[in-house]
Amino acid sequence: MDWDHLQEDRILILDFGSQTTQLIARRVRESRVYCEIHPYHMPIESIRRFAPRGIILSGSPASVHDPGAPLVDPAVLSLGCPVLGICYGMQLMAHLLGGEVERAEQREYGPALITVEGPSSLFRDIEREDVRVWMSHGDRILRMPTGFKVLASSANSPVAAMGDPQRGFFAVQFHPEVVHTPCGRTLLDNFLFHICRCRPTWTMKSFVEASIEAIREKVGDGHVICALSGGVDSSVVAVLLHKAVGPRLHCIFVDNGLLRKGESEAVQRVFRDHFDMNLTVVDAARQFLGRLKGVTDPEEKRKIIGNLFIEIFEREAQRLPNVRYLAQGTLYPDVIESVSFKGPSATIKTHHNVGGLPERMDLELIEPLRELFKDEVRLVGRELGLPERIIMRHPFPGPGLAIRIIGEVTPEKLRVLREADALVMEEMEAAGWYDKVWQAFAVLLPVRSVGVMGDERTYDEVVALRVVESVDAMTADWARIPYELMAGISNRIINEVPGVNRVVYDISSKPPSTIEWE
Ligand SMILES: Nc1ncnc2c1ncn2[C@@H]1O[C@H](COP(=O)(O)OP(=O)(O)OP(=O)(O)O)[C@@H](O)[C@H]1O
Ligand SMILES: O=c1[nH]c(=O)c2[nH+]cn([C@@H]3O[C@H](COP(=O)(O)O)[C@@H](O)[C@H]3O)c2[nH]1
Ligand SMILES: NC(=O)CC[C@H](N)C(=O)O
Ligand SMILES: [Mg+2]
Repeated sequence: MDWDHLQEDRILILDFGSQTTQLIARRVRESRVYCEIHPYHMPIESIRRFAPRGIILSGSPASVHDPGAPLVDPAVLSLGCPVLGICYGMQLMAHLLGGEVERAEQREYGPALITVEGPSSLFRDIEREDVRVWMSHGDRILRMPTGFKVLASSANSPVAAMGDPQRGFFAVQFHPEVVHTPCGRTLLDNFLFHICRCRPTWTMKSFVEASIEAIREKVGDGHVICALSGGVDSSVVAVLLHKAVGPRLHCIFVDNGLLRKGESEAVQRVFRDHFDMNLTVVDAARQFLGRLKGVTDPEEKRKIIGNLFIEIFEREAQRLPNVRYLAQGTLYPDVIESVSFKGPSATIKTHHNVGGLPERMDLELIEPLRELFKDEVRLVGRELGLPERIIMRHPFPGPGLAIRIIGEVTPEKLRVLREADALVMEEMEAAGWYDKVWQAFAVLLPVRSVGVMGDERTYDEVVALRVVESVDAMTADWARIPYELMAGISNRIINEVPGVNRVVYDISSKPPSTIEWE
């Protein structure tokens, strides 16, 4: 990215692998200051080009004494801009500037109380005594580098915060970015506004303008393709790209026959008719259903769908003229998962996406949302004038209804589930509950049960209703929706969807369950 297009003051966050680095970014951006997270080894020339008003060094699972501990180029500390070290970031500053770090006798995890020593710009407007903060460390500062003084202390950390105001160096042993540090916001704002002297001018409008400029510069007169699902991420990417390169953007939407009711028509209406984009709709329903015939294993279903999706996409893309770029809706949580220090984790489910494409097709990636969180993406969508229905849409998995039909996927089962799903959406919206939950959907179970309808015996299928609350889909809880809403949904499904005579409510949290059933 070429940052010249960005008029805003910016903060650089160097990541050493802390679990909470992304929260630092959130807090900074909530204060309307632009920031980016980069790995700790970002080359010094790139840092100079980024031209930060200030730098924040994150925490880390490492200790500065570990062999191979992540370090920064010491030149980072002589750029002349203020630096804030958090936890490991503090220990690293001490280590690099001639102080000393030791393994503390007692590790400190969780809440702690600090005492603020004397006035300082970092602790401006913060109480002096018994200030509640969140700690998570095993090492501590034994001796500060010359020029530093103690700004706060706790029972276990005589140096809980330190600073050298002359050089603009500040550091805290606790984590101001987490909600368990109530004064954290004030502290970070003090760093941003009183120490770095940033202006709070970063808005979604400036983000959109800078992204469009940067995309134009990168793409030149090349052509770009985008896999459009109608979900919020790919929709926002498509509109952003369209604003930047107009008719040189080609969107491809695959109707895999596993979509919700009216979805294909809605995508065409919005993107082709309203936004006037080049949109290819590939009708691949028969192909998908053909390959899914007789398949019941969830992972097998997912793999078949993912592979066929790539095949189709590749074929369609090759028909387009001189395409050099692929635009994707990668978000920050996707990035952090793939670059974090965590080891390989178990595959719970194979998520379907177009990740394999760039290598197979020799395309360069454009990922304008890779610094953003989902709620920020929604704000960008609003700024771009996307319809509210798309912006607030619940996530919908790439394999679609296929993983909500337990067992074999057949046209008849798809018909039943599609109808039931549409009723769930309608009732959730009518009750004002759609926007209050993370996801709501119906699952068709491979179970039949006996019922009585109009004095006649029925032996029909069961629909499970799944409604969950979540912030990031990593954990979730079943939503406590009103009984009347459950009753309304159940009634309508049983009365209006032939083939279903029973509805049950899923009361499992994630973990140990997952959100989707397959
Ligand atoms: N039916 C489809 N046609 C074309 N591309 C698709 C389709 N389904 C998924 N994709 C591609 O796979 C990507 C991953 O899907 P994913 O569901 O994670 O994101 P999304 O659909 O953009 O947003 P959301 O998470 O809100 O559903 C999409 O961004 C899109 O590029
Ligand atoms: O794009 C996607 N492709 C997939 O294959 C996929 N599988 C699950 N999901 C969505 O991810 C979130 C977490 O789902 P699970 O708890 O079921 O793993 C939930 O929001 C799910 O809807 C998917 N999204
Ligand atoms: N949260 C952190 O940054 C911890 C830093 C270092 N690993 C320690 O235990 O002190
Ligand atoms: Mg989706």
